Formats: sequence, C-alpha cells, structure tokens
Amino acid sequence: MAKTSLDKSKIRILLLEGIHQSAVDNLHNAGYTNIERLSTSLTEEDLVEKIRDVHFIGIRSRTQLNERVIAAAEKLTAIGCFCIGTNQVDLDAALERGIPVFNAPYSNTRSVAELVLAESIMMLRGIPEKNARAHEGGWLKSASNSFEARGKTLGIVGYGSIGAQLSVLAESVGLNVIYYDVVTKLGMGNARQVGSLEELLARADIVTLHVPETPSTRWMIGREQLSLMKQGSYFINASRGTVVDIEALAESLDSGRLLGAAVDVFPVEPKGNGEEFVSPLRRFDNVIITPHIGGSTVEAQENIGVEVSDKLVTFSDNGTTITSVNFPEVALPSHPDKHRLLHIHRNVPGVLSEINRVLGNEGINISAQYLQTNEQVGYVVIDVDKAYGQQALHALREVEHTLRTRVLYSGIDYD
Ligand SMILES: NC(=O)C1=CN([C@@H]2O[C@H](COP(=O)(O)OP(=O)(O)OC[C@H]3O[C@@H](n4cnc5c(N)ncnc54)[C@H](O)[C@@H]3O)[C@@H](O)[C@H]2O)C=CC1
Ligand SMILES: O=C(O)CCC(=O)C(=O)O
Repeated sequence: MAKTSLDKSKIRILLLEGIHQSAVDNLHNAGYTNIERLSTSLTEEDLVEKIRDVHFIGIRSRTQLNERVIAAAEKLTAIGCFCIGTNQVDLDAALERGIPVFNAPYSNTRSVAELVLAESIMMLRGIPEKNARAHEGGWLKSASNSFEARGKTLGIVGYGSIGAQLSVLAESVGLNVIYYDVVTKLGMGNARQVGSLEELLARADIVTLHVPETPSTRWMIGREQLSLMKQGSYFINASRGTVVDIEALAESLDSGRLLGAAVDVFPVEPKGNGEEFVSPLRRFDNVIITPHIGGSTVEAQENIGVEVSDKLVTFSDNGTTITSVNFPEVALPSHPDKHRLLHIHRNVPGVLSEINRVLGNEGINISAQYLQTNEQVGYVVIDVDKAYGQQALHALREVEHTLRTRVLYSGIDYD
C-alpha cells in the first residue's frame, strides 16, 4: 500500500492554467481527490491567498511563483510545472523551504519543432500576408518573395531537445541546418555547429530561438544582433519573451531587413484567454503571432498531464525526487512494512551524523537510509520500524539546520 502523511482526501491540490484532464484522472487513480482545477493563472494577490492551504500546485508557463508567493505557501510540499520551462518559479526560494519542483522536459518538444518548421515554410512563401489580404477580399497571386525551403539555411540558437528535433525535421525538407549553442554538441544528420551567435545570424536565412530563459539569454537578441541578420531573412521566437527586444524586432520588420517573423512568446502575455493581447507586432501582416501555443497540442498536453502528476504522486507517496529541477535526487525502494521519514536540511557538515545520533538516542533502528545533497540542501530518506513513526519525527525536528520533515505512514491514515 502507498505511504501517506495525511489522509489523501485531505491533501489539497490546485491545478492552474487549464492543465489537462489526464492529470486529474491520474491523481484520482492514485487516491488524491481534493483537487481544484482552474482554466487561468491567478494574480499574485489571489495566489498568495489561495496557496496558503495548498499541498501541491500545478502550473504552466504563465503563473509566477515568486519568493512572496512561495513564502505564503505554508503547507506547500511540491510544485509541478506542466511544461518544460521553470523560469516562472523562484527555484531557490522553493529549495530553501524544502519544496521540490518537477517539470516535463520532453513531452512537448515535438509539438514546438513541428510548429517552427511549418512557420518557416509559411513565411518563405509569404503566406501570412497573402492570407491576410484574402481575408480582406484581396488576391495577392505573386511569386515575388516566395521561396522553396530546399537549399535555404536554418540557424538554430540553442541546440537542446527542441533545437535538435527541429534540426532533423528541417533536413527532411531540404533545409541546411547550422546551430549555435554555449555547449559543444554533436549535430544531428548534416547539421553543423558554428562558433558564435554572430556567425549564425550572418549566415542563416531563418533564425529560430530555442534557449531557456536565463541571465545569459535575457535580451540576447536586440538591435545589434538583428542588424547582423541577412537582408530579406526571417526570425522565429518560440522560446521565452524575454530573450528578444520586441521593439527592435518591430524596427527590423519596418525597415524591411526581415521579410517576416513568427513569435509565440512575449515579454508580457495575457494571463488568460479573456485578456487583451498588447504588442507592437500586431500591426504587421507578415508576422505570425501565436498565443504561446508552441507546446499546446492534445498529444503533448495529455502526456504532460500524466508525466508531471506521476512525479507529484511518486514524491507524495514515496519521497522520490528523481528528475526534480531544483532538489537533490533521491529514490529509495519502497518498503511497505516500514514508516518512511523525509528530512530536508541545510547542507552543512554533520547533519547526517546528528540525525543518526538523535534516532539512536531514542532507540530507533534505521532499516534503510539514503542521502543526497546539492550546494544548499541535503535530503535524506529514512525507513524505520512502524512502531516509531511519530517518535522519530519529533526527534528529527530537533536536529539543527532542519528545513522540513515529513513522515509517510505505511498503510495508516493519520492527520
Ligand atoms: N513556446 C512554447 O510553448 C514552448 C517553449 N519552450 C521553451 O523552449 C526552451 C528550450 O527547450 P528545450 O529545447 O527543451 O531545452 P533544452 O534545455 O533541452 O535546450 C536548451 C539549449 O539551449 C542552450 N543554451 C542555453 N543558454 C544558451 C545561450 N546563452 N546561447 C546559446 N545556447 C544556449 C543549452 O545549452 C541547450 O542546449 C525552454 O526552456 C522553454 O523556455 C519549451 C516548450 C514549449
Ligand atoms: O504550455 C505552456 O503553458 C507553456 C509551454 C512552454 O513554454 C514550456 O513548456 O516551457
């Protein structure tokens, strides 16, 4: 039987931003029934109120879990990002409070890559303007500025899961692929890494960004970088809105240096479908604007729902933190006949021996134990005989540098 620290019906789960029903079904199947699912994100004020009693929260890219929100989340046990990016969460603030953060690093990779390839072909053919004219009753039948993809050069910035997947798809339609990455990477197929961002910008007919939001990628593309791009080239951003200076991009479109752009992510995005989208790019017919839907396919969302809810359930039931993006990774085999203690502490020397000393003083025999640390935090999972659950928990709470403790009772429901 799965272990649980509370009766599962008392474990409150809040899912925001229209997380797929597959997550709800999966949580129900695992015995978690106290689930609230909202279709939008929440403002900081609303979130601070709502998160107080929540044990697990699921978000996508829009919800900002900053220091203030996390500090208000007194009961929060884990965070699930039902997406790839985790830049919307203050990972250190979560770590400091002993809260692991999980994501779905691969489930929407293919969806983004397919969209970017499709946009490349559409832009090369001038479809966005032709489509706009036709909707207004116009008829723009012309081969001018309309090109085949075959033989053109696609420049990928950030050759990770999405960049590499796109590289394979792009070669299949005859695009030549070059890429720039801060890490040396082996190219898929005939793709070639270039030595600098500047070289990529100068050589590519289409530049597409697939980097995470980090201090090194913030405003990485501005006036200077756009001025290096070829006359008559195309630009795509489906990474994060903060990577590109959007005013500078608008200037490059006005000047005609860029023949088109496709943008899926923006520095400020509406928090739900009802809010107005404001952007200097709205005036361009040759810009494909999409509402941050690079990863929004039925397949991706269903898979993400299962993947991330599985990670939350496994952590809740067993203390497993494998694949967490901010936390020491620990997995101890399940021991159904034991109680399991979770101890999260500041990573300073001597904590483990202190844990063992206090448990020893209480006459508690440890039947299994596993510790992992990162720079800031240590996480130890300890199995003890069933007789000692509460007693062991009290002893552990006395250990200096403790951030958080939990006991997972084997097959017994406690408050
Ligand atoms: N539009 C959408 O709906 C979606 C957007 N995304 C965004 O795409 C990003 C990339 O996703 P993945 O490919 O899965 O990530 P990844 O982590 O597999 O790859 C990112 C790559 O960027 C490289 N990189 C990091 N900093 C760089 C820099 N300053 N210059 C050049 N390269 C740099 C890394 O070395 C890595 O190879 C995510 O972090 C997320 O922000 C992801 C999924 C959906
Ligand atoms: O689906 C979403 O809300 C965000 C997708 C995304 O940007 C990501 O996976 O990082």
